[in-house]
Amino acid sequence: MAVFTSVTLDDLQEWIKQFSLGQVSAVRGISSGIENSNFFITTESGEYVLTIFENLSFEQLPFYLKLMKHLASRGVLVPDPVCNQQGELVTALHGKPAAIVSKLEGSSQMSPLPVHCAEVGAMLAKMHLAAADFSIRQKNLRAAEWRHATVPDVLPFLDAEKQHLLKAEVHFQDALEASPLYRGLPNGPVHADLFRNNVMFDGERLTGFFDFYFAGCDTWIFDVAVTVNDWCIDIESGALDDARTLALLNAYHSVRPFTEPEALVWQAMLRAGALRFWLSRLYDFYMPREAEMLTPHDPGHFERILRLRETGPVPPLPYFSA
Ligand SMILES: Nc1ncnc2c1ncn2[C@@H]1O[C@H](COP(=O)(O)OP(=O)(O)OP(=O)(O)O)[C@@H](O)[C@H]1O
Ligand SMILES: N[C@@H](CCO)C(=O)O
Repeated sequence: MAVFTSVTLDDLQEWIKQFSLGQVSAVRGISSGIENSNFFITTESGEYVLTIFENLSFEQLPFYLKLMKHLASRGVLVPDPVCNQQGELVTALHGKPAAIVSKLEGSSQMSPLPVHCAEVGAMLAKMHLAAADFSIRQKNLRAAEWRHATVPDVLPFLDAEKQHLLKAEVHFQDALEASPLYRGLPNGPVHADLFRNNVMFDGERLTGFFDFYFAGCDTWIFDVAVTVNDWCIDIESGALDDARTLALLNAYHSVRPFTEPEALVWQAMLRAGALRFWLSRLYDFYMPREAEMLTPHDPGHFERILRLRETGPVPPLPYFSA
């Protein structure tokens, strides 16, 4: 579990008064997640999620929280952030930025069927369209610049063959990003971390996307690739499952049709998604942060996925030919 900062009921009694939620009667640390400290809190107005941000700053947070508010107001199922009486979404708790958001019903679906993947695909397309006119622009903080800063940190821990794989893939992605094809891809605010554990379901009904704290502006197709690389795979091997992949892609396409350039970069984007998470997992594995209890995710999982996406084949993207 990752509660980096502890919070007691006593800590919250005064702090909560700035929100119009009444008194807090219970606070419970949430035993999953590796980025932030999360708590379920029970107030006189109902149950909410309190997050203390361990890595993001007061300046960075309005992007994520206002994006969630923007999406919630447009009918995309996401946690709705709660403002304090001054209209602020982020306030200090134990000297760190903190926010309260509504609690989603349901639980994560860790063994998805095609029906779940179709729900995720349709909501993802709806989210991309709804976010397109969001006024704040913040780049994806785990994109090229981060890649270049992080690779030198992890290379000394890898054997020669893994070093080669990592360097060659970075080179491939850099070249793609410099191409006119890439610059023509539709883009906007994306979730960028839409794994199984960041979506809630009640049976077959999707109840919400959450954990927007890796969101940023990037290509929509990158977001689809990150999502497919988690929702549509055999978890042991990393191989794509055709039925789930097609269900997710077709449902997305029926809400926001894919374009031909997106179809052309599809396999490369699956590689980009695998590289992004291989690298962050390598970093967290070899350079762990302090936490009460923290089990780093296995980097080998995304190394396998990267190798599989490089060699292919992958199910083709349906697209609308203009
Ligand atoms: N709005 C919400 N409604 C219901 N449950 C939530 C909500 N936000 C977080 N949770 C619960 O808290 C857990 C951890 O949250 P979250 O995934 O945001 O943490 P994190 O530290 O950012 O994790 P990671 O980056 O590893 O996914 C989730 O698995 C979920 O059970
Ligand atoms: N989804 C990420 C964790 C950060 O949210 C991973 O599985 O590596």
